[in-house]
Amino acid sequence: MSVKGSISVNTENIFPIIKKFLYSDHDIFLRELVANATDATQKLQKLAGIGEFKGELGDLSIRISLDKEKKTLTISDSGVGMTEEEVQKYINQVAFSGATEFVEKFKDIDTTSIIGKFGLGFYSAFMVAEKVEIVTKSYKDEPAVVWSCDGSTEFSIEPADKTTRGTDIVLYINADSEEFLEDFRIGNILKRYCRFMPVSIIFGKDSEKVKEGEEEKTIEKDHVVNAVQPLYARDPQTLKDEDYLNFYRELYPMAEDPLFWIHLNVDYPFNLTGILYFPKVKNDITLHKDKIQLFSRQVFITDNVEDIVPEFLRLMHGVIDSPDIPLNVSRSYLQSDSNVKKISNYITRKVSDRLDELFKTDRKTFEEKWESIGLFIKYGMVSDEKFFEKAQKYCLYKNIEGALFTLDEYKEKIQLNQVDKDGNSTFIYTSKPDEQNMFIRAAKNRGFDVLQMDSIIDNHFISNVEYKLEKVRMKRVDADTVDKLVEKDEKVETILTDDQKTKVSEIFKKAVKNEQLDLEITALSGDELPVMIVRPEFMRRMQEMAELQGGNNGMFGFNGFGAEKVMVNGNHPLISKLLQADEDKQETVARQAYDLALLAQGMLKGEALSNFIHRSVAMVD
Ligand SMILES: Nc1ncnc2c1ncn2[C@@H]1O[C@H](COP(=O)(O)OP(=O)(O)OP(=O)(O)O)[C@@H](O)[C@H]1O
Repeated sequence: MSVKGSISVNTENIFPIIKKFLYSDHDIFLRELVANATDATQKLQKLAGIGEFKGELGDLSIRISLDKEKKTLTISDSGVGMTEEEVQKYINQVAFSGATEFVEKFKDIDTTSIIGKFGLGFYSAFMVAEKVEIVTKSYKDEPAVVWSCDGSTEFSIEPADKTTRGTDIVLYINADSEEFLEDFRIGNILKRYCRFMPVSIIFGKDSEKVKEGEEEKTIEKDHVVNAVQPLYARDPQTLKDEDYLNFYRELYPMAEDPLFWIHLNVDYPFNLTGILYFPKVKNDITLHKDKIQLFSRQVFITDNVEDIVPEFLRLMHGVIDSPDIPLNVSRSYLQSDSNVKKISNYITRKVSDRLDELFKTDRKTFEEKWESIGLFIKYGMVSDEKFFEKAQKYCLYKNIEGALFTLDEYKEKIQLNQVDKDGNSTFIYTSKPDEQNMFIRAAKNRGFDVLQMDSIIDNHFISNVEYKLEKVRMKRVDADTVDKLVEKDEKVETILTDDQKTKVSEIFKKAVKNEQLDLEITALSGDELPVMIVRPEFMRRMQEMAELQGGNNGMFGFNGFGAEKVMVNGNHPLISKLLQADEDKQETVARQAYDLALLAQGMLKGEALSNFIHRSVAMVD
């Protein structure tokens, strides 16, 4: 008997709406249909398991096939199938109401923000097909039926001559979607969405050469798209390093091997499995971001895990699979979802524990990998309070000699020499070891230790550390003259009188032709340079921030160089000589000494540099 009917909905025609909504991501129809086929197959396996189904299970692979002439794409499974009654119920009523609900729910919001867009299920087929047939025979002893619908609200159900158990979904691909008749295109979608689905999926053939006696023959074998038991779903006890590395190479064929990994496996209070890898992070952090793939019961959902994984952990690579992450909801909902929060905390804790363990059990390896791990840890400390607390134990500080210290070790190391008058440990650092060489040398001569803080994250990290750690001050090596880098109470007096100081100041302002020059006569030992240009820490950071936020707006400093201060070493013999020289000589010597200071800061450029060179040549002549 054939049945004709009308799908009862209020909407005039729901399919154009579905098409419009999912315009940006048509590919997912295949995921939905293969996921249904997988469900149907697993249901049958369960029924067999409990003795409800007693027949032969046979080959349970799902097969995807293309017929370019008929312009059809068929998804066939040997799962539970449906009786006519079930088709009525699940396809005409349940699934349709699901699709209607979907459209209702999301009609006012941007669909790109709906993670995974699950829930549309079967009807997403109409995004790419002008007509869909379901040819199905239930595992129960009932006749097969074919359901057919051309994208209007009319459908028909008729008897079918299918004799084997299971379901064939036949899509008559519409003219706009002919790309879905290309093997390559379908192959790629299957690889992306179905690579870990739990039932074998076959698409196309692989040819393989085999030896038959003396002869070599080429045989064709079904091409299986997926790994039915992906590595992350396996028992960690049974896995070796090589397994994890191979899995990584499969996921990211172009990437360098990862540093190490974490196998996540938890059932309570939520269910989550996965493997997260620490990649070798290079200085360009963005390159490494957003490579984590989210699955739900082995079905690929998205590689945008923005709201599930904390910001800094998005540098990690790998796979997480959780049926407990709501998939078809908006982002704001996701952020407040308690499971998502728990998952995010869980992942952070696991990552931190793993780092802690590696640090404690194998500090040598930890140090060897510090360049990469360090970026990651510092990024985490800057962006996540809780992680900051935990990571303090194993975050390392590297000095210019390449030695690595924990916070406590470092404080201890500099305790004698670098604690200021208020009891603050002063961490002296360089952000550009080459350019700041003069200053580093001066600091080292003074017995100070100099940290190397030259990674992209260090700027943020430095302010963060200072803000969060008590009694720690960070000062760049050129922030002040070496005697003031660590502020002490003792004051060294200059040998100059006040009048002489005023005179020196005038000479320099005239020589440099800048009345506004920010100049200070200070008392350094005679073996320091006669003039130095320093960049006070606070002003420099402010300036760097302003630059980050859209260029230097002229608020800081002079000469376009920013917040610099000229320090004249009143105790240097050259300054005493300067006071005694005639006027012409005063100007040349002051200019030369000033240019040397600019040079030491890498600030001598253009005409000033040419003048300096000519002047120097004349001097040695
Ligand atoms: N290949 C199939 N074999 C057997 N039953 C199927 C098959 N495809 C769909 N069905 C039935 O039709 C129902 C509706 O499918 P649909 O994909 O629309 O929603 P769903 O799978 O229940 O949920 P969702 O896709 O939203 O996760 C299924 O629940 C199932 O009962």
